[in-house]
Amino acid sequence: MRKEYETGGETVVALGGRSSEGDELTGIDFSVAPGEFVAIVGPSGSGKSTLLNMLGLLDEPTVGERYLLGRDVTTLDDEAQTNARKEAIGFVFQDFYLIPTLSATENVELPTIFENDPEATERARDLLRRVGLGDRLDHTPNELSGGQKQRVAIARALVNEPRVLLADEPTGNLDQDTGAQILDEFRRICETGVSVVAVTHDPQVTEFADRTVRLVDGVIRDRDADGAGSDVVDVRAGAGENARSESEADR
Ligand SMILES: Nc1ncnc2c1ncn2[C@@H]1O[C@H](COP(=O)(O)OP(=O)(O)OP(=O)(O)O)[C@@H](O)[C@H]1O
Repeated sequence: MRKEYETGGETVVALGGRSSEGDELTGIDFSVAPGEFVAIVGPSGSGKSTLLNMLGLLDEPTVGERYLLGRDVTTLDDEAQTNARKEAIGFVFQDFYLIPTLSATENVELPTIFENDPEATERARDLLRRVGLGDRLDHTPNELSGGQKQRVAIARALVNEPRVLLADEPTGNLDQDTGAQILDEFRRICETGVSVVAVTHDPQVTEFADRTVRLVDGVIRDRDADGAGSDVVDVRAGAGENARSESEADR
């Protein structure tokens, strides 16, 4: 997959590069397996957020293919992509993005607001209990610590039962101990088969991750052993190949 931006008549290559001879444009391949925790690292401007946006179906690649749970989502229209995103992907951010006037339960319920689901409140409460906030259900964000806010944000990301969580600097606003607790939370989530992809500058996260992918100037410079088998989200540089045959995540 390759991503270019056109700004002011110039082309910025955010993801991808050139072959060593310099005569061929290249892209990146990236995929994550069920239950895997992948950390994405790299200097400022190396393409980490762009990659997260591609994995989250928030932006279109310029060239390449994307698969979600084995399904080719490259050519879906906007509405179908939004539905695929809602069904399978949750987001966690450094700044939590909780609504200050809503309780923890209401914040977690928020993504379900248009679904009129009578069980949404109980599901939100269950999720908050799962992340250790059973005694904070009715607190508003300003009555919670940073770590507790991030737990609420994680519970909110889980409310639609996603198969992958995409996290942008999830420990960036937390002290070391609180960051470690949030990582333990992610580990428990991975144990349920949900994949986590976290963009991070935090060495604690890379130590904890199953795999670390380093981006430099839009290109993957090194990586640990590749995730094996079927992948939850998969972006590919090449064109024309059909979707993989069967994905464990489809079951
Ligand atoms: N909407 C956009 N329009 C034009 N260029 C963009 C856009 N978004 C990103 N870029 C460029 O693409 C490159 C990669 O940006 P990206 O935000 O993915 O980097 P990053 O690794 O997340 O950086 P940081 O760690 O600073 O957040 C940068 O050169 C950036 O200037």
